[in-house]
Amino acid sequence: MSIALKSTTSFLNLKKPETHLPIRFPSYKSSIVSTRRLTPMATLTTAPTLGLRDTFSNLKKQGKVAFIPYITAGDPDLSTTAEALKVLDSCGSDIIELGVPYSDPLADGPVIQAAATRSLARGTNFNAITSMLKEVVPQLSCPIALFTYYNPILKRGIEKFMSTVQDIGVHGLVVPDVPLEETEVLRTEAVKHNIELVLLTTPTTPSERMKAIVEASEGFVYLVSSVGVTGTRASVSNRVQTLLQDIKEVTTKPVAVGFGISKPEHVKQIAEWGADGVIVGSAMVKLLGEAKSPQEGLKELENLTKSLKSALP
Ligand SMILES: O=P(O)(O)OC[C@@H](O)[C@@H](O)c1c[nH]c2ccccc12
Repeated sequence: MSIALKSTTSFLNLKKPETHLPIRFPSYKSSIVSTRRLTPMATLTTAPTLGLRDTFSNLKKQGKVAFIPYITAGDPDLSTTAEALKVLDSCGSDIIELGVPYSDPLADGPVIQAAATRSLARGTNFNAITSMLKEVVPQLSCPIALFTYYNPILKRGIEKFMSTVQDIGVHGLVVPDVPLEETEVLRTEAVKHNIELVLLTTPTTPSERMKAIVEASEGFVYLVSSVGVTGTRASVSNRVQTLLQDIKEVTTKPVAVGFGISKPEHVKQIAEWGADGVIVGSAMVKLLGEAKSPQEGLKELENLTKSLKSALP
């Protein structure tokens, strides 16, 4: 389902209903104004893990394909998110996408939309997420890619957002609704703060635009497998094979495929088509957010991660 956007289009060609009302931008209730403690340690903090690009190149040398789960921060709560990050890491995830919940997640299907709503209803905000990550990231062996819509970045200020993300040791950033024409500003600040800004290309992205996206993407290229919003699908479209070939004709950068993936046969097929990574979100989010208890959700997350990871080379 997609609705037509009047002005710029983002990677996912997100479209909004025509409206004459100013689009309501939600604001994060920031309980505290986060200020960087300019102690020597804070300025020298560097994450012990490899970045996204180096993670992929290590895996390639071993003939492996990256397993990249996505979960929504604060669903069912932030302490469970902290535990989930450790479970995903210990079960062999190579990169973890952590979503910042947002009230207008245009590219998300019902599962992730519901997760964002639950998380925001609990009062999750950006400062609480970064405080949690400051504690947890040093305990992880795989890098984190923060996943957020564009508006929360703009509201905080791009430079401030990037320096906060760098301070907590996060390596990557995925912003699905930033228009390609506006990525230059984001990229400049991301590079300054040693953050890899991952861009997305879709099955409907024109060839020339795909080449520009691939050229500008850092860390890896996110290939969206199907049109529409996030959410598990019964099968993976065969088009992914040709889309991967088209991208690999124009770049040597790693390409990870997301949208709809939830079963071992899905990840196996995508790896056989030559992907460097597979991204699984809704299937993970559903387990965590809809379990009878956080402990049960974490156990099911562990089981699904192990079964998907074992289907990959
Ligand atoms: O949920 P899926 O169908 O497994 O797709 C991955 C997806 O969840 C994750 O990468 C993601 C979450 N929200 C997004 C919005 C746009 C693009 C990608 C995403």
